Parts: sequence; structure tokens; C-alpha cells
Amino acid sequence: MNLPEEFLSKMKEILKEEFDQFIKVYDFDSYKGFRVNTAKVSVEEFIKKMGIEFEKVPWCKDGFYYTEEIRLSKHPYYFAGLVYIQEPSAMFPVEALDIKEGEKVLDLCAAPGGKSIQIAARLGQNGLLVSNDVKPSRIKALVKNVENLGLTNIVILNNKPKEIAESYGAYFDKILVDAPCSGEGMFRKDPTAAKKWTSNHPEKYVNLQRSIMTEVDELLKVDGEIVYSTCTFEVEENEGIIDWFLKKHKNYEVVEIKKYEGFSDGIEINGNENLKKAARIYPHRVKGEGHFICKLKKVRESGAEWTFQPQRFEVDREDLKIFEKFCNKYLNIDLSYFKDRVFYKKASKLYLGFEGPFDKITPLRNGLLLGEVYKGRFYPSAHLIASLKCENLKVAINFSQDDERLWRYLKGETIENKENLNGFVGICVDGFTLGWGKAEGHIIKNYFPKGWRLE
Ligand SMILES: C[S@@+](CC[C@H](N)C(=O)[O-])C[C@H]1O[C@@H](n2cnc3c(N)ncnc32)[C@H](O)[C@@H]1O
Repeated sequence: MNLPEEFLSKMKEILKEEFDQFIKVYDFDSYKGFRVNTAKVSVEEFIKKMGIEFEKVPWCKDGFYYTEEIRLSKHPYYFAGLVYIQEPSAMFPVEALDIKEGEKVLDLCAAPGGKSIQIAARLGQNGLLVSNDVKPSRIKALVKNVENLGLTNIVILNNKPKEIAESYGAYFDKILVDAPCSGEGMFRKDPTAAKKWTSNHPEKYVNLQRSIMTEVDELLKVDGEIVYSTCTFEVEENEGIIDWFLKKHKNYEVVEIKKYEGFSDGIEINGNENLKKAARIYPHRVKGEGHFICKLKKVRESGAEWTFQPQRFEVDREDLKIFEKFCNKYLNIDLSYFKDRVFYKKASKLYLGFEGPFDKITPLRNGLLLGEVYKGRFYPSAHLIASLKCENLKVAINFSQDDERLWRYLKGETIENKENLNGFVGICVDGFTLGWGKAEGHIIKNYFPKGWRLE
């Protein structure tokens, strides 16, 4: 693999005698990893159902390595949202953030959502994750992932960090800044990133990283924590940003990160020894690509703290009745199942979401999209069924993996059924929900979303 000369000489300076080992990894393929979506299935149940002894990623409790032969992205459990394919080192920033159930967390640079998914599953039903990204094209992938994995505790924003700070104020217990960066740590996995790299690349990113980090203090509660991470080796984009931030914010301390075997210390610059508490991940020392992770704690107040007045939502009783009728007919749950959130309607769509400072910023998605109310009827969403269990459905067709109708359903085809049915039917695999079908006698029309299908 051809790597830019200037990049190599910088790496020689950083790694010194380890450089020869480092450069050898580029002759080998990168490691493949996945995480179990614990919002839908426990790790134990998933492993048992797969019947495979996967090697564990040491630094992530629900992360595993897999090999090409498993064809995970074609497996029915992938379509059922039980797994998320993620580069193994990229699983560490959220581990370092040490999420507790019920916290309020902001993922400021979130798309396509690998780390948001990890955070949301850890937060549980009482937590709230606000996931933001500035790029609309990347947000689409984030929304798809959140829906497909059945996550309901996420507000998705497409705003500038400054706008979020002006709206939410110091509302969050934890913030993840997985910053846009020059991407040097991903050259092996993504050789086109190496081709695009130029020596002024890091400098361009430093300005962007600084502008993002400028807003985080206003968003974080006292005693709250930030994890700043990148997938680059550049000192200016890593320790350089932290050093710059600490000089501006005397009320923050660097928190020592638990280092797993093979992790390296951060690099001391400008005489700041605390930067060694950060972690560097190099591909020649662990089974994963390059990353930098640093954790900061806000130990004192920085100024006037304030939080927003939530915008109240109103929902028409008639719309709720229509939804309730659908629940009674098709689901084994009633409205009390949805008790901890607020119902609201936007255009014809009915949501179950969170109140927030939404007079100033408008979420692209707020919680769970239940479905559409149209001409007195309710049409359930793919997000709704992805968030439910097979046993929540009154009428479900539960396929085993060797049923050829499962594969046809995943491809978007109409399927047949022995029983004579009418109306919405939940399609499941091995007891896990996949999507809706609509029965007309022995024929089941396919409602599995187009962008989710097996190609
Ligand atoms: C490293 S990627 C994030 C990957 C993501 N955390 C994940 O795990 O899937 C960095 C993201 O930052 C976004 N970004 C760039 N400038 C930004 C800004 N000013 N504010 C917020 N996000 C920004 C990019 O669109 C990109 O999606």
C-alpha cells in the first residue's frame, strides 16, 4: 500500500523504534468487528442463536471480531437490527465515556451513528441521547440505522454546535465529540483516505475541531464529562486540541483512561504531562485501526448555567384513539407501554418523543416514529416494529432461517401464507422482529422498507 511520504516521516518521529512494526501492518487486511445491539438482544442470547464462538474485542463488552466467511451483512439477524458492523477501535470512545442508564448524552458529530447506537443501548429507556451531525447526506444513514435497530431514545439534530448550545444550554451529563479529522488511522481500512491526504490536511481539521470544541463547555453540566476522539495520529488534531481547550477552560481536568493491553499513552506537549492520561491506539499494537481518545471532566462552574423551557406538545385525542384502536387490534400492548414520552403529530406522522427546546431548533427525528394517521386509519412504521418484540405482536409470522419465504421477504417480494389472514402482520425471524407485511387472504404484501432490503 502506497502511503504519503510526509505522513510516514511524521509517524517515524512519533513511533521511533516501533515504526518498522507499524509499517508492516499495511501488508495485512484490517480486522472486522461488530457489536451486538443490546437494545434488542442480550450478548448471551445472540451468541447462542448464532452458534459461533466469536473472539471478543477486549475493550468493548458487546464487541466481537468476525471473518469474511460469516457474511454478516447478509445475515437475517443483520436485517433484524441485532448487530451493527463497526471497526473494533471505534468501539472504545463510548466505553471510555462510561455511560450510565438514564443519563442525558450529546453525540455532537454522530453520523452515520455507530457510536450513537452504542450509547443509546447503554442509556436504556429512561435515558436521552441527542445525536447531531452537520451533513444532511450523512444524517440519512443515521436515521436509517436508528430505525432499523429499533432505538427510541434518540433525538436527531442537523444543527451547528453553536445552535445546539444556544438552545439546550448546560443540559448534558456526557458529551462525545468524535471529531472530523484527517483520518490517518483508517488508511489501511480505507485506502482512498490515504490518496486524499495532503500535508496541510491536519491544519484544515484543527480549525474545524477547535470550532466544535468551542461550544461544548456551554452544553455540559458541572461534574459532566467529555470524550474527544479522532481516528488520526496527528498530534495537532489530538493532544494539540486538548491542550488548547485546557488553556481556555481552567475548570476542566483530564481524566485517566483505563488502558487495555496494547494501548499507548497520549503524547506530552507544551510541558502538559496530563495529556499522557489520554489513549492512543496503533494498529501494530492491537487488533484494530488507529484512534485517539481523551476524557475531560468539568470540575467547576464556568459561568451562568441555564436550561431551556421545553416546548409543550399537543396531540389530538382523535389521533390517539385511532392509534389505540390499532394497538388493540394488532399489538399485545396498550398505550401505557408508551407512558414515559410525549405523543405528538407533525404533518400526518405520529411520534412518541421528548420535549425539548424545539421552538429554536427542529429535530429531524424525535424519538420513535409510530406511523401515519391518514383518513381515520393508522399505518404503522418500520421503526415501530423494529422497536417491538415478536411477543408484542398479535399476528406474527415467525420464520426460521431455512424458510425460503424469509429470504424472499428480505428481498422485498410478496410471500404466501398457509393461514387465511387479513390486515397487518409482523414478520419475524427466530423470534426477532423484521418488518410489516399486509395480509390479503393467503398473500402477504411486503412492507419491508426499500432501502433495508437484501440485494
Ligand atoms: C468521524 S465522523 C463521525 C462518526 C460517527 N461518530 C460514528 O461513530 O459513526 C465525523 C462527523 O463529523 C461531522 N461534522 C463535520 N463538521 C461538523 C461540525 N461543525 N459539527 C458537527 N459535526 C460535524 C461530519 O459530517 C462527520 O459525520
